[in-house]
Amino acid sequence: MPTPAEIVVHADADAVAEALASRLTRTLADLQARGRTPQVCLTGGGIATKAYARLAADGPGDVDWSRVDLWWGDERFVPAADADRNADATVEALRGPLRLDDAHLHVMPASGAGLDLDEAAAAYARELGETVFDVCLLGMGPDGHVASLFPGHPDADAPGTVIAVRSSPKPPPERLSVTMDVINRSRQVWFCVSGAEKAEAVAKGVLGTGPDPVPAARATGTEATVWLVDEAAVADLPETLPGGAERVEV
Ligand SMILES: O=C(O)[C@H](O)[C@@H](O)[C@H](O)[C@H](O)COP(=O)(O)O
Repeated sequence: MPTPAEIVVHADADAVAEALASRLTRTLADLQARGRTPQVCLTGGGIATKAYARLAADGPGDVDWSRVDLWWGDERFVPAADADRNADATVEALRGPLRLDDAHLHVMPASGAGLDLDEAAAAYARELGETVFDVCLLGMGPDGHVASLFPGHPDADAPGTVIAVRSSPKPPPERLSVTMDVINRSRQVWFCVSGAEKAEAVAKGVLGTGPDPVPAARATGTEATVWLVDEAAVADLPETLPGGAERVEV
């Protein structure tokens, strides 16, 4: 079942990143206290990258990060260690400080490693199986894309779980992405978005208006859908929100 959006408004991008890091820490500690092995889907993008730096600086705290499964929502299909990859810098930043266990890291395949794009998508789909993310983090582009599901692109509606994306409007053209079905089976979906250049897309994502809603408008968790945003990013949102959505200023 889709859940109404909770929009949590922070002063600026740094505050959003801080809030994301502390919300994730609390959530993972809580899941582990209940005996669960948390399944988390990470995203690229500026806010998430800042949040990862905060997590690394804070260290493991109450979370046993060696027993957290880390997945990725999308990846640019370029060679391993290419600066364009979403996962590699994140893994490098977090592995030591959080004492990650490689057995729980589910990085999407890189190009040039023996798999073509379709084989790489199929391999990640096998690895993912029926996994349900406890938390799925989503950055969002100014066009309303999430993961590598771009508005107006035929792959945005693809069935299955992991897809090969070709002719991406944002470079590089070849990418891997989980599908909307995988995002929408997540327990919690957390958007992390900042900046005035995202204001229009935030409004479209939260209001979900029009006959052809942007991908962000179709992404929702089964237990919670949370938008961690800054003031600039909500400039186009009306005060009163439809569909039970709630706005909280912090
Ligand atoms: O694969 C990519 O090209 C990026 O990961 C991209 O999808 C990003 O997550 C969003 O564009 C939001 O990025 P920002 O928060 O930095 O704007």
